[in-house]
Amino acid sequence: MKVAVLGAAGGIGQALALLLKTQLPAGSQLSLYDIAPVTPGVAVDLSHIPTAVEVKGFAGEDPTPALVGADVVLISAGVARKPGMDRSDLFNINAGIVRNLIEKVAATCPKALIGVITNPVNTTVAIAAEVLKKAGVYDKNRLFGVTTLDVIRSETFIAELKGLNVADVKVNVIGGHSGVTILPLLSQVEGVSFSDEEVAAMTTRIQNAGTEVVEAKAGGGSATLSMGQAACRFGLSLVRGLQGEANVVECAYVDGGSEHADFFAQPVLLGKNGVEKVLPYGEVSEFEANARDAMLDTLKADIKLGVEFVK
Ligand SMILES: NC(=O)C1=CN([C@@H]2O[C@H](COP(=O)(O)OP(=O)(O)OC[C@H]3O[C@@H](n4cnc5c(N)ncnc54)[C@H](O)[C@@H]3O)[C@@H](O)[C@H]2O)C=CC1
Ligand SMILES: O=C([O-])CC(=O)C(=O)O
Repeated sequence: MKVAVLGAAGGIGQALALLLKTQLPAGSQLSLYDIAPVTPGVAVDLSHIPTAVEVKGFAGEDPTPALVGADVVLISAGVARKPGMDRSDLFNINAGIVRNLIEKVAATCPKALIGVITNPVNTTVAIAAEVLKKAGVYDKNRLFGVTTLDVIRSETFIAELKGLNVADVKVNVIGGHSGVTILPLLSQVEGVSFSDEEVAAMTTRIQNAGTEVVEAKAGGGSATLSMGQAACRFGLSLVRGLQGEANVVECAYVDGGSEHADFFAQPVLLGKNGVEKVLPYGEVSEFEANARDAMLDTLKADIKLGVEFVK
């Protein structure tokens, strides 16, 4: 199994690479790419960790050498938010970065499963889809917006609030990955109940958790370590699906035939071809149904921006 990380010298990329070096199945290859010249050094550094995962690092303008034979490509290349910015403020720089990288993925490893981390995810995934379509290699089952950070934050915050063992908390987060488009389905969390006030406060906290980190880092970037963990969890799930493991389910932002929008985050069953099946997200409360319906104009506009960027 070969996993490529694009943006590997960055805050997320280095954390993710470390976790993958220690957690990928024995015999895997980890391929690191970034425009930053330090990237081969990051790979040398990681290669001294005694696990049966081979690491190679590539820098420069062309990601192609890193992508040859990749089964999974995780993309965190791009700029991150500073206080006062919205994720959509990253579009001007990151749209072009994602477009150029996906063109290389399409040419070099068109069958790879692609996980897009770079923000604004609601839009960059639509860009990736359009680029893959132009290249004639689009497979909706192989492209994912990585929304796992919203899931792990929900697990953490709910366990804290309710005094639960966090390992037992499971929660679906649907929609997209910014502000009101992030919708945790708190009504479905087993073994707990929330008051209306708790639902409102918890939903807002999860929706604003990225901003919480951006403000706490005070100009030094956005979530990197928790995102590294989230991307590692998602990447390992992709690998487990590719290896034929049964019942691997993650929420992700996919082109899954949703009635709500062309891309929508919801639970998906992962398998040897990426998305094996898009799963229903189940019953929702009235609060959640209203929040879902209210997000759709924003989500659709984010998607349209991505489609138009490529056209
Ligand atoms: N999906 C999600 O839940 C989350 C997404 N993010 C997003 O992930 C992205 C990366 O964040 P960080 O790692 O904190 O940023 P960072 O600035 O620490 O790292 C970004 C890396 O991308 C590299 N890069 C820039 N242009 C490139 C190109 N054309 N090819 C290859 N590499 C290139 C830079 O050299 C840098 O090493 C941001 O857009 C951020 O908003 C961050 C947190 C959560
Ligand atoms: O908020 C940001 O800019 C980074 C991000 O997507 C998150 O932490 O969820």
